[in-house]
Amino acid sequence: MANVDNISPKCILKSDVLLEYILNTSAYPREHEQLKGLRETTAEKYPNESLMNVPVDEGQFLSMLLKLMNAKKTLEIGVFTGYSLLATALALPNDGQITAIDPQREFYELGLPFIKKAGMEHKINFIESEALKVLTEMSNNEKDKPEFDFIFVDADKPNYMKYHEYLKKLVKVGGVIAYDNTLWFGFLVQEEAQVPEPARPSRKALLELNMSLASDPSMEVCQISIGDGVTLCRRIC
Ligand SMILES: C[S@@+](CC[C@H](N)C(=O)[O-])C[C@H]1O[C@@H](n2cnc3c(N)ncnc32)[C@H](O)[C@@H]1O
Repeated sequence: MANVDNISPKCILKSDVLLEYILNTSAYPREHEQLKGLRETTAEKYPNESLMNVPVDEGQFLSMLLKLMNAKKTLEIGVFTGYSLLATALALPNDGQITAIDPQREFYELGLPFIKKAGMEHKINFIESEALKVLTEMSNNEKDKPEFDFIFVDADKPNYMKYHEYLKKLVKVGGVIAYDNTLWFGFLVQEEAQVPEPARPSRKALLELNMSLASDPSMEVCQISIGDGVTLCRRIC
């Protein structure tokens, strides 16, 4: 059961009590056994990093969205121990394919036993690399350029704008790019001087991203206050 001490501070727009209610009523009772195992193992191994995983309600939101879209081919940038990756794999059909990019393989390996136990490994192509390198290669491959139904970005925020330039051509028309952490713990609406220094570069980058997406004519955009904020961009042209 959730209590106010173990709830992700990523969830900034809901009161602790309301979030506790959501988690205990619909999120935790429906969390897949292997997702729960992955989340708990991550929290044990990386007690200071476990909030890197997307929260349970956000995982369920992504899962629902993928199913509604009938997504089959997806890309994930920023895997960590693989909570959103496993949630995605579970939501795709049996012949679904996820390309997952992260330069830190050791994190992915912690989550891998849960992915295997869930029978989802065959859907995942993990690439141990910086995302920009892979995106450049994909974009230059004129003959066999991938077209993704769905792209989830949960990595280095200062590069989101650069990623967007590539991703808007790699997502198919009608497909969706989802950017995580676009509310950045609420720091976006605080004066920079009040924001802890380590959070400032990402704050600046996300302010620019949010402004830029708001006027991007190639995308329909919807910013959602789940978790730490998720911005959905549906390619319209
Ligand atoms: C917030 S975590 C991702 C959490 C994950 N989505 C989940 O639900 O478990 C961010 C991840 O981005 C990765 N990352 C950082 N810089 C990156 C880059 N340049 N390219 C790809 N991944 C990167 C980090 O190694 C880290 O594992």
